[in-house]
Amino acid sequence: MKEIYFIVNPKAGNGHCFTIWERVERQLKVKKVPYLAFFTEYPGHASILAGQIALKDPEQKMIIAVGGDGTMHEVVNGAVKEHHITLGFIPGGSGNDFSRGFQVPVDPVEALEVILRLAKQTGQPIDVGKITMNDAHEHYFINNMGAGFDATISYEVNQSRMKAILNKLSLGRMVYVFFLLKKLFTYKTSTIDLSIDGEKHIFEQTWFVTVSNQPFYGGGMKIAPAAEPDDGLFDITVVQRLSRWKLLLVFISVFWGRHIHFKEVKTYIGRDVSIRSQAKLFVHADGEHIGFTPLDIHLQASALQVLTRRKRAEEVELKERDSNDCY
Ligand SMILES: Nc1ncnc2c1ncn2[C@@H]1O[C@H](COP(=O)(O)OP(=O)(O)OP(=O)(O)O)[C@@H](O)[C@H]1O
Repeated sequence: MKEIYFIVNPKAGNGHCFTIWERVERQLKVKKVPYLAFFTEYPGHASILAGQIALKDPEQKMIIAVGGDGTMHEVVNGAVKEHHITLGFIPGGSGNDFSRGFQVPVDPVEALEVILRLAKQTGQPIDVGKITMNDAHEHYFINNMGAGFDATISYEVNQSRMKAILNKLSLGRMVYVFFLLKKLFTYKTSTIDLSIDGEKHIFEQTWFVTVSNQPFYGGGMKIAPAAEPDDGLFDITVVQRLSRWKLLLVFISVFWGRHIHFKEVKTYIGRDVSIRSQAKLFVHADGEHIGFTPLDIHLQASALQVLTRRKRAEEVELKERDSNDCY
């Protein structure tokens, strides 16, 4: 088996991830699995740790992120250029959309079981998105990125102290609902110039644009129901020309992936996307704020190896529940 490194964000899930790691570590000791674990100490640290682990020697290695989608996002950014790395994930955050899209069990000990089983085989190659910002900074995403209303809400939620308080009461979702309602009545839609594989589109009164590698975002919303992370294509969603009340309806329907039936929701597929807008729009990648429009996105096909139960027929009959089974 390849060497296993864990990068643990003890602050994910509002500190609950530390307890999750203790459970995982107990199990590693019971099973006598050799491993090395590193704790993140500040935002951005997971990226640095992943880069250092990857560069230590060119041996095949596994890096398992223990945290939320933000932790996985950072690990991806630290390891994406190193081809001898296979990535895995143990859900310890509040959203955990990676687990939904890549069929990782919701329970951390079950997720470890699956990882140890999959680690005996080769990882599956998946696509990643490379975003180039106006200042030439590059960011990679594994789940999805978005510009506009959704990225504004995600930014406000992550800045807010209310998130920590409500998460402690297991009411984490309420903070999204609060900011959704707050911004719903004040947010100004914008004209967006979108180019998809060279084809130009102009959308007026646009609420947001998302570019997805897998279906789930925002803690279980099925924004791109048909997205496949290994098909060499992004699924692009544009929401425009909607009244504020109808937008609310669209948001509710996203949990079941039914929003795509609204005429104001447009969907496309493509590999190269650029987003320009009249006003500077907030931008997120895997739920993390990365800056503002304009930007360009390029799909890097099969750029990463990941441990996933997707398309593993032999995994289907096994007992561990997938993260999405609770929906
Ligand atoms: N030691 C640390 N102290 C403070 N923040 C940290 C630390 N380590 C990592 N972070 C930051 O914590 C943030 C949240 O992490 P993460 O997204 O993994 O958890 P989450 O928000 O609970 O889960 P999700 O994104 O799935 O909702 C990330 O932006 C990351 O940069």
